[in-house]
Amino acid sequence: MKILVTGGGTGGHIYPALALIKRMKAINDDIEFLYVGTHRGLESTIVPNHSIPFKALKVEGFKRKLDFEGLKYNLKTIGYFIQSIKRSKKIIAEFSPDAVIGTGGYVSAPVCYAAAKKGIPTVIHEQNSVAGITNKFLARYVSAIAICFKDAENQFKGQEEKVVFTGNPRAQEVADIQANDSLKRFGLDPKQLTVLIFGGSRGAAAINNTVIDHCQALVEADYQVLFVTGREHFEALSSKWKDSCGSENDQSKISIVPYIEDLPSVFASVSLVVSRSGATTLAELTALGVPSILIPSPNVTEDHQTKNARSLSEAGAAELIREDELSSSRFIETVNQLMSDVDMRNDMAAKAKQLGVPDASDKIIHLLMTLMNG
Ligand SMILES: CC(=O)N[C@H]1[C@@H](OP(=O)(O)OP(=O)(O)OC[C@H]2O[C@@H](n3ccc(=O)[nH]c3=O)[C@H](O)[C@@H]2O)O[C@H](CO)[C@@H](O)[C@@H]1O
Repeated sequence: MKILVTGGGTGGHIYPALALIKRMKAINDDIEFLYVGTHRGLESTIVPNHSIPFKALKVEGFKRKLDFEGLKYNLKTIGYFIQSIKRSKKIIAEFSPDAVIGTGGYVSAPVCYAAAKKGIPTVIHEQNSVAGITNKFLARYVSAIAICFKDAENQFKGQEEKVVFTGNPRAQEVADIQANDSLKRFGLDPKQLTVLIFGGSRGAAAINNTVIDHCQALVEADYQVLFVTGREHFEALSSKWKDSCGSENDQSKISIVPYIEDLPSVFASVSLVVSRSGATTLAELTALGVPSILIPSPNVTEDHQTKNARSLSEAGAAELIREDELSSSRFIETVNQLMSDVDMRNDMAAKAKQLGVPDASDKIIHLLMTLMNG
């Protein structure tokens, strides 16, 4: 069997694709995979590192601002799109896949479009509660639309019958991770209560600055703090911390790092997570049943992170704090309140777990098999 996978840009589109491939390989090691991404996206390094055959297309996104420059840019983008459909057709003819799955990002548009037009069973995966522009465009051509939030159900006008709730493959990949001693790697004690604070795969300046603003309270708190700044922010943050809060080396309860490779194994070992509300992070937190404080990024398409976060907060699985509330004392009060109330945390953890989809990959595989068997 041959499966073509496409999707890219940010970690939020790539990690679900890799998790699905991993699960399919575990079930049947003979399946052949080909991943089609872009030269420039994170996928061009991450995917070959996983020993998955990789081909790249040149694709760009559209500019939303339609001034002269924007229009010129968009014309070029249309040109790339037409070229990439031709190249996708060639790749598909050579590889001859039995099915295609697209996990979002611009690159999945030409590949899924070309595959669907050839009559190959094609599934798109929408991680967010608000559908992305690429998936909205592809909806009418593909065979099925796999979603992760019930809210996304009504966003594919006229194509509702193709929508299937599957969840995010990252949920299945991480669901069985148990609490472990991964905190030791950061100089922290795995037996102590710990809050993990991070701002998505690239870090978030607003969250980082809030941590600095409250560093004295965090230093004096009776719990440990693992603070992940994001690679780009680390140097500036470390020196800010030294200037305003003293050396973190003298504070064995606080650890500041740029990035953590196996973050879900840390999720399983902390008492509370404070983070942005990117879709893949939420799939991991709910699969594991981790209580969280979510601070949605206000800078994303159609405010989708607020809608992602509401799915958890309205179910009692998370506290939602808006970015514009960060200047008030709400941040530190909420962290302190939750860190001092184990019953509340346990209740949130149980409610989070109810939202988790620990068999998400299997649901997608079942969908693909059904489509392939006609
Ligand atoms: C700013 C932006 O446009 N963000 C979008 C992007 O987020 P982003 O790429 O941040 O995606 P998510 O929050 O969904 O996922 C982040 C992934 O990175 C991992 N991780 C993060 C930090 C770290 O130190 N180590 C680590 O491994 C997390 O465990 C998770 O697997 O794609 C998501 C999925 O489409 C969207 O919902 C987000 O709105």
